[in-house]
Amino acid sequence: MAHSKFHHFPSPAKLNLFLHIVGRRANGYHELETVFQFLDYGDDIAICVTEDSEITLLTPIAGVNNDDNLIVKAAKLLQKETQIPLGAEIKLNKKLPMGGGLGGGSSNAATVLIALNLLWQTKLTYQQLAELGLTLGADVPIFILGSAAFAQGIGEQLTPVTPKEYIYLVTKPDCSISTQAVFTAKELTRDTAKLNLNISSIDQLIEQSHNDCQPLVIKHYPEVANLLAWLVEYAPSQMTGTGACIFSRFESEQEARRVADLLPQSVQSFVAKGVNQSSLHRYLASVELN
Ligand SMILES: C[C@@](CO)(OP(=O)(O)O)[C@H](O)COP(=O)(O)OP(=O)(O)OC[C@H]1O[C@@H](n2ccc(N)nc2=O)[C@H](O)[C@@H]1O
Ligand SMILES: Nc1ncnc2c1ncn2[C@@H]1O[C@H](COP(=O)(O)OP(=O)(O)O)[C@@H](O)[C@H]1O
Repeated sequence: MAHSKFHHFPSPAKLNLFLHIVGRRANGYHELETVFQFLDYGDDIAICVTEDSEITLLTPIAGVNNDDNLIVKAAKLLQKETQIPLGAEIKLNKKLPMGGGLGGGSSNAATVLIALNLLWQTKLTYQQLAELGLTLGADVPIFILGSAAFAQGIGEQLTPVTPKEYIYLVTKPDCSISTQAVFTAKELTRDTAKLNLNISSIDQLIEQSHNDCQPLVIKHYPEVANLLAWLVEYAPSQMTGTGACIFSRFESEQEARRVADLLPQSVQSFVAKGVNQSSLHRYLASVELN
């Protein structure tokens, strides 16, 4: 493998098609039940292996120190775990809104773990990468698995499911919401009954489910409440994760784009398809690295 070459890897977004909070652990973390599905839209990460042990992020994110960037953290974690003497130069083309419940940071970390495990030939299993990744963020394991899944625990107990692949208009209200602030809020309901999963009727289950964070967020963020009220006039719409992004469901791309065109100019949005295989895994299956 030539070491001067940049290899490109997709780093897709996820949606939480619903998000139930079913309990709270002694350490403060919340027990969730959610269905993760990927979007065929996301960031691009380019990686070049180096002979020294430096991990260099050539494209810093404004407002995030490189040492706090999940990309750098993931690379260093794999390096430490495997004692590999190689390093990497990494470039990130960020397209996903940050802190919006689309899991971009966790996805970036998962892409780096999988890509460097290949490029450095460190040969950890996906199970080992998921365990490593979980120490960086609750959503990293789903991006390592790469299949849509029903998740329990803090998001690490994953059962693959295949919900219908709709087209989504994803919008970002003009506010940012801290995951921690949502989870520490007193009014958050934490007692939704656990589901009896029947994977053959997953679409029906999704239809009857909700996001427990949404009422709290709507109450405190008029930007989310107003945008959601506008969107539900056009399509079934719900918040993903702890917010603030909203996904609106359509049968066709044309319909989704028609509504996107009607959005106020100030609202950031994109149209993408919900997919049950992550674009990273689809890409890995289709290419041979050289
Ligand atoms: C709830 C989800 C659903 O996908 O929301 P989004 O972040 O995507 O909106 C995620 O699991 C979030 O995952 P992630 O954003 O990686 O969370 P972490 O960095 O691990 O945790 C951020 C903070 O949220 C709280 N936290 C997180 C996950 C969880 N199950 N219970 C919690 O109480 C903890 O206080 C933690 O300090
Ligand atoms: N590579 C990264 N991409 C995005 N966010 C990152 C990254 N590294 C660290 N972060 C931090 O993680 C926070 C959460 O980002 P993100 O994963 O996009 O949102 P969410 O968890 O709401 O889906 C960001 O606000 C940022 O401070």
